[in-house]
Amino acid sequence: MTEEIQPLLAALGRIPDPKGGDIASSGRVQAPRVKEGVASLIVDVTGLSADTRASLERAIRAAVVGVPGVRDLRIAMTADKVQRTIVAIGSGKGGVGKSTLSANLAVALARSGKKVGLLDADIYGPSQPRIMGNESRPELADKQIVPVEAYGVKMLSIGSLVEAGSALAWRGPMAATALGQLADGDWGETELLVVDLPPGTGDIQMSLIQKWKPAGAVIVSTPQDLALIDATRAIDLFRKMDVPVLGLVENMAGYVCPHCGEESDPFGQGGAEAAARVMQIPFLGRVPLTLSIRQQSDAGRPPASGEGAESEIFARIAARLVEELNRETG
Ligand SMILES: Nc1ncnc2c1ncn2[C@@H]1O[C@H](COP(=O)(O)OP(=O)(O)OP(=O)(O)O)[C@@H](O)[C@H]1O
Repeated sequence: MTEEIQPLLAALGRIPDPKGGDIASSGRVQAPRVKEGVASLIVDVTGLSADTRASLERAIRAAVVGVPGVRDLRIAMTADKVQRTIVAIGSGKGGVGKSTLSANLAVALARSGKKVGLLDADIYGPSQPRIMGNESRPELADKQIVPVEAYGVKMLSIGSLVEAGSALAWRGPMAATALGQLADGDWGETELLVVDLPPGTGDIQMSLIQKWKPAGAVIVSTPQDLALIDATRAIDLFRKMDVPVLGLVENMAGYVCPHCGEESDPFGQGGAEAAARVMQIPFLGRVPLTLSIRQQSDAGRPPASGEGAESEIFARIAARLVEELNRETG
């Protein structure tokens, strides 16, 4: 037989709900009951950070102490699992602008209304804290790493866990452990996680892809033939591992003169689009080589966060990416 729950409800009614109101009337607490002096309740913590969950649990425990007829308390926390989609950004080789594109795509996707996370897994040269303009160290809450935020994007970087330049020494099991902790961080309501992979197609990339099972991959290449050959290798790797290739982005496609705005094509034009056609993958768009993209990236202000032509370029590529992702994931 269950006992009188009014005193328990009254105690819960004095605890503010993190989203407004109190937890007794907000629907946060489900199935409260008291049996043989043991109170039990289910707390719906969907969408709350690990910190907020922990302080809510503390508040409930403190409030229930001294409730007449209750000598023990059992709390079960439940949360709807957020369906998180991982999109991996890869490249056949380094220096093609993979990190620049990852950051700007993440910002553009967030601006389009998605809840976006950015995981910098590039152990060879983690650069997201610099590009995103937030080099603060993430904190630990309840043994989970809490992402920092920049431009509406939650971000974790292997570069925030190791001293600059020493990530290389982390290759192998230590890097794998650290990257695992980042992936298992407190991403909260993040629905789309953009992962900046290390460049290349080696064992590390393979094990990350295997572990994280991205819903799709985007390949970045510059227009030169050699870069495109490397990009083909990256595409093959994803295909071999059953990860749909969402498309190819051509970076540093044409040079836009900062003075006169004239565009020239030092590396030729249309190569990547033609290569995408041959490989039967979507072409998501091209990003020109401009001084301002480099300067803004160096200054921690991704162009996608601003207004103007460059911001629109990234917004268009982000929209194409979502289209392809929806096609793949149904
Ligand atoms: N479209 C662009 N216009 C001008 N500069 C660019 C462009 N894309 C990238 N860059 C610059 O090129 C350099 C390399 O870019 P980035 O770090 O994004 O490449 P990456 O492929 O991630 O390289 P890594 O393999 O070292 O991680 C950076 O200085 C960046 O600012």
